[in-house]
This record gives sequence, structure tokens and C-alpha cells, in this order.
Amino acid sequence: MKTGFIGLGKMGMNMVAGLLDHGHEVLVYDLSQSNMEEAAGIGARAVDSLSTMVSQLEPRRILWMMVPAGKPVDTTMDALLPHLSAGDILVDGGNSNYRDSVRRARDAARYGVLFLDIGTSGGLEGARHGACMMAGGSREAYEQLEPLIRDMCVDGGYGYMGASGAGHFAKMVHNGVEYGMMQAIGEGFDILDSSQFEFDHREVARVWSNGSVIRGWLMELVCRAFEKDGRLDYLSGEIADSGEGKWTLEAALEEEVSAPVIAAALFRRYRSRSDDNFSDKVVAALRHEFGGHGFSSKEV
Ligand SMILES: O=C(O)[C@H](O)[C@@H](O)[C@H](O)[C@H](O)COP(=O)(O)O
Repeated sequence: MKTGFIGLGKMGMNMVAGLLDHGHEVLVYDLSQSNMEEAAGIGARAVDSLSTMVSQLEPRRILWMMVPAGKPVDTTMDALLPHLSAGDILVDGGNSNYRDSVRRARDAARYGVLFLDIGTSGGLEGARHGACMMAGGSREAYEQLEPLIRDMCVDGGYGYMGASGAGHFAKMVHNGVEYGMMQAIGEGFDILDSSQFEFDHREVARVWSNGSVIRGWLMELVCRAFEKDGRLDYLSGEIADSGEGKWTLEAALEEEVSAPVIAAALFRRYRSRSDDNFSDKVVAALRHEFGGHGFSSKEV
């Protein structure tokens, strides 16, 4: 399918590469000229502005935004919407707050534009070789886009979650769960590390990755991190966050749902910024492994 893709960061560039692999025609736009050149180098068609992109797509256009959450999404939409026509589809595939997505769907509807909020998971590897996508918004638009979404995802790794905002809400809660799981893994290794035994963390992670109840991608990633350095001495235990754990907790508080694990994991992240702990180093290493997120280097 012919698609306009806006935002060639780490995730966007990999998604464009995946779309090209599947034979889709992709027009790309990014604020960075070097990102545009890189995308052109792998077969995308770079355009010099959003209005040029729109003019080079036929009505019932498909435009996919993969820009940082917050103001950049609004700025992109403000620039795009006046050029679009009724029936065009606009996707926000980033980590936007679901409340913003509800508002943006209304803004898009004023132009007859069908808006989809699609939460995207699976980190950089997923973006390149098959992600997981949670879609909210116009069901009609979702059905039209299904062949494209299918090519971007692993088998069975996508679905329609419900009305506008539901896609990003599902992704937000997914991230809350992610915080809790990573925190538990970090704490487990902290207990091993503090014990009377001389555990080889990499060996434990390798064994736990095969056949155990807690096997899975996060365990494989922690194994990968320990392969680099069994003590993770290349990073500090300071853990950043995108805000999604906080939003998840806010939703839980609003609905008076008890979510102590997610709350504790979030608060632990806040605390990690003022002290250094082995469990935090494990979580910081995991974020780096699956998302390519930066980490603070250890001070020597
Ligand atoms: O599902 C995913 O692929 C990840 O969750 C991804 O979306 C991103 O790496 C996180 O948003 C990081 O979240 P924090 O910065 O809050 O840890």
C-alpha cells in the first residue's frame, strides 16, 4: 500500500524498512535531513514537506505518524489536517497519552479524517521484524489498514481494541505491566547478588530463559545484558521513564483499582534517580536492550 510515513527516529526508521521489505511504497518525511537520506538509501521516497507528501498521495490517503508523544504530534497534525480530505486515514503509532488521542480523533473528524491511535510494542527488533500493535479509533479505518498493519506485526500480534483512545490506553497499561515485570526481575537478581552464594547472573538468566515459568523475552534480554558484563558495571542504576507508568497509575487511581506492583515499580524508578541499586541497573539495562534507550554511564 502507498503510505506517507512521518518520523524517522529509531522506531520509525525500522518500521519503514519493514514496510519496504514487504513491497509497500513509502513516502517519508522527517525534520532530520540525514534520517531522510538514510530512508531514501533503503528505498523510501523522501519528500521536502508535509504538504508535498499529501499532494503525492491519492485521496483516501494513508499517513502514519511516528513522532515523539506530546507537542510534536499536535504540531504535525496542525500542519497536516488542512491539506487532507474526507476519508483519509491518519495514524498516531507513537506512545501518546490516550486522552490526547481522544481529543485528536475529534480534531481529525472535523476534516472528515479517520484517526487511529495505535500503540506499538516490541522495541526496535519488533519495529524492524514484526511488532505488536493495539489499535483504537475508527473501525472502518482499521479494516482498511489491516493489510498494512499485518505486514508490520508478528502473526497474531495486532488487533482492534475499541473506540478512540483504546489503542493507546491498552499500550499504556501494557507498559505499566512491563514496569512491574522488569522490577521483579531486577529484584530477583538483587537477592541473588546479595546472597551467600557466588551466582553467575548470566548463567542463572540463561537457565531461567529455558523452560522455566519466568522464561520469556525480558529474561532473554537480561541474559544478553549479562553477557556484556556480568556486573552491569557499564551503567548506573538510574531508570528514566516516558510517563506511561505514571499514566497507568493515574488511571488505576481514577478507577480506584488496586495496582500496588505497578505503583511500587514506578516509585522505585523515581527513587533510582537519587541512589544506585543493582535491581535498577538490571531494569536500565533491559530498557537499553529492547528499546535502544540511553543510560547514564557509571562514574569512575
Ligand atoms: O512496548 C515497547 O516496545 C516498549 O514499551 C516501548 O514502547 C518503549 O521502550 C517504552 O515506552 C519505554 O518506556 P519507559 O521509557 O517508560 O520505560
